Amino acid sequence: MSIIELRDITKTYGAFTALNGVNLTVDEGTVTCVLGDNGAGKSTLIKTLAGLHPPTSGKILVDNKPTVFGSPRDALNAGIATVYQTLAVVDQMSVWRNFFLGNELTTSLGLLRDEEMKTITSNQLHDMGIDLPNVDVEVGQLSGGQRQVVSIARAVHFGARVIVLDEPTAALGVKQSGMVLRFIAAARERGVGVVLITHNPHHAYLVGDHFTILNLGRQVLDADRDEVSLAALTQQMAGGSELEALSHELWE
Ligand SMILES: Nc1ncnc2c1ncn2[C@@H]1O[C@H](COP(=O)(O)OP(=O)(O)OP(=O)(O)O)[C@@H](O)[C@H]1O
Repeated sequence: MSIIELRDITKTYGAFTALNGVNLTVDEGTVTCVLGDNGAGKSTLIKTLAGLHPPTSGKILVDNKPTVFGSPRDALNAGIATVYQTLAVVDQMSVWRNFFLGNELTTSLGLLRDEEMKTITSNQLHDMGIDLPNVDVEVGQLSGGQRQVVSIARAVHFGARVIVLDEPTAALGVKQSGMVLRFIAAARERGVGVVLITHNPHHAYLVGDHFTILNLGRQVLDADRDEVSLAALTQQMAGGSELEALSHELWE
């Protein structure tokens, strides 16, 4: 079932059109990849999904009902969690404190239930395939991939139905990217709808069920996995026909 659907979304900034008639459906337990080069409109799409700004025209449906996100809180209440590249984690705090940041478990006297929170954090990460030897370590000591994973696990644990990931592998090496992609697959297995924003078709193709390419605000590809090969995805991302024309020019 689709959790969220964007229909014919357009966003203009003054005379400039950043999104032009974009359609996107996020289903339970699927990974929808949004690809695009710089300036394609990816951040604008994230802001629309996160309730940071309303579209100029078009509809947002949550559970098939037309919805207006007046603020990021509305998007969160609808179960949409956005994990930004600049992660909302506090480097000087432990993994478990970060995990429960803003959602701390306390006793009736207001004391933190430390041990319980540590166990839950550890189990949650373990269940999704990440074993941290110690959830007491500061987040600042984790690798970039582990930090991403903690942020995603936190969103899943606190009930996100859709997680929007903004270039989660952009700053990571091969091994770390692999860890994050494995974690994305684990979130999908739990029925979470994932929107993976990336400019890397190889990463997208490793986990994606559906692919959309944005180019200057327009959707130039919108295809299920069985309708597009990695080669076709890569070629479209690279500008496809433009590249062919360029090589023709070069060798003529
Ligand atoms: N607040 C704004 N006012 C005017 N133009 C904007 C604004 N925000 C974005 N744009 C323009 O909209 C276009 C799409 O920007 P957007 O940030 O969504 O692209 P992107 O795909 O995320 O690119 P990048 O990967 O470089 O961040 C760009 O040309 C950008 O300059």
